Amino acid sequence: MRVGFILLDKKRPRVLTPALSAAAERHGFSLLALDPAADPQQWAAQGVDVIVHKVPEDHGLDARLVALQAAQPQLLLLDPPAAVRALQHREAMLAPLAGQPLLLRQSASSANACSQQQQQQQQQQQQQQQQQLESCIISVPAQVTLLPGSTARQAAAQLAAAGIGLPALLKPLSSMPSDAAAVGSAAAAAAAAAASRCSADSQVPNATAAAAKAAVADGHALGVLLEESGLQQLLDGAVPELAPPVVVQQFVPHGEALYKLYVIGPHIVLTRRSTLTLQHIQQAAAAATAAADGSGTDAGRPAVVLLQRLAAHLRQTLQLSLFNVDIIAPEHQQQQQHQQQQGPDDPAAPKSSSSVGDSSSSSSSCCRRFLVVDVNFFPGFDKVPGAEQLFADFLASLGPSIPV
Ligand SMILES: Nc1ncnc2c1ncn2[C@@H]1O[C@H](COP(=O)(O)OP(=O)(O)OP(=O)(O)O)[C@@H](O)[C@H]1O
Ligand SMILES: O=P(O)(O)O[C@H]1[C@H](OP(=O)(O)O)[C@@H](OP(=O)(O)O)[C@@H](O)[C@@H](O)[C@@H]1OP(=O)(O)O
Ligand SMILES: [Mg+2]
Repeated sequence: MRVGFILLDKKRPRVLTPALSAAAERHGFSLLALDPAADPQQWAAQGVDVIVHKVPEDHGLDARLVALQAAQPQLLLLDPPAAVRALQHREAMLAPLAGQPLLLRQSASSANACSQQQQQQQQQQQQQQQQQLESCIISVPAQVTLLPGSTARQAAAQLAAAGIGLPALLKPLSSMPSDAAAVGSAAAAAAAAAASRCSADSQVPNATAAAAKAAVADGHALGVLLEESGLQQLLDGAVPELAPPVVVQQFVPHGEALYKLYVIGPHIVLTRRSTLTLQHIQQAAAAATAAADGSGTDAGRPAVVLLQRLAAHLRQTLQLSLFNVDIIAPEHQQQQQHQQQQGPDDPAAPKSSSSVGDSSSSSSSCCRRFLVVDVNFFPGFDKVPGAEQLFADFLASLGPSIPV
């Protein structure tokens, strides 16, 4: 089996690492880099069975991949180009969890425990407590998209209708803004930040002002709407990389941990990172010193079996096999007993009052709550211990081992 990779120059060496090559060799398949600018016949001539691709801007790549697959139906594309592109839209990426939060239970036995009438009351209470720990609801923060031409009044009404309070985060609707949109934007972003109404900053809390500008220029703009008056600036295009269409998403205080769930086919890896805290956004442009490795207590880590179910749900609904998911655990969660007994993986969790996600951290629920705030296609696995081996295992599972 031969696995071809279509990647930008900056990413190629981080994917085709010695560790991945060694793992592939152990499995008996080979890796090769394919030229993103080549035509389908050239790729076909290299005898690939699987193509892994990530090129943020299309430039006709998707059509060439689809053409190759039409000519060579046994070829496997990781992942389907249409599904990859859909993920670049910040409404589409959260859609599988937006309308209907996902209720996950760790085991069927815990779901049935309370129906056993012979059990003593104390035993039942213990089981209910255990069930709270073992179950969780996964949803997304409330968000709206402000379209070009909206007035500040209309925008404020949209936020109110969705139950979004301030502070709120501002994210480009496309998670892959064009380079052109970012050019020259850092100065405007800094000016807006100084105004302290609508501030733009890096998504990472440990950024210095300079690093924040670099991150913005790289296409991952993140703004903070602190006051309603900032809406006018936003709609006026004061921060070009956050010009409409822009997503306004409820900022949800979640302590100091961000969980990144890496999905590699059937395999998952969870890592913990430092994150954006309320204190950070109140000091929007100030340099902070949080550790980038996400050191700290890890009591809030979601259970592995629940993460596996979340991953399976997203793999199916997004039609992707290689991605990661950013997860936060809202603070001040109410640990209330759910009134209804529902089966495992029952998605009939309480719907939020907003049509586009969960606007508060206080909805009634039986169990812990987590919010998915971002999904990214084929992120850097090289930073994740053990991920390259899992990636090779997954690739090996896709086809017969043909001697290289
Ligand atoms: N709704 C939210 N409430 C609180 N914090 C959030 C929220 N959304 C995002 N964050 C924080 O901001 C960070 C950046 O947000 P997000 O992941 O959406 O941006 P991105 O540009 O897509 O980043 P990435 O580089 O991961 O693709 C998150 O990792 C998290 O720390
Ligand atoms: O480069 P990194 O390792 O930081 O990986 C980042 C990846 O960049 P890369 O694809 O060029 O590697 C980003 O992809 P684009 O949106 O920019 O396409 C995005 O997926 C981030 O979420 C990843 O960060 P992580 O979630 O893993 O922290
Ligand atoms: Mg992202």
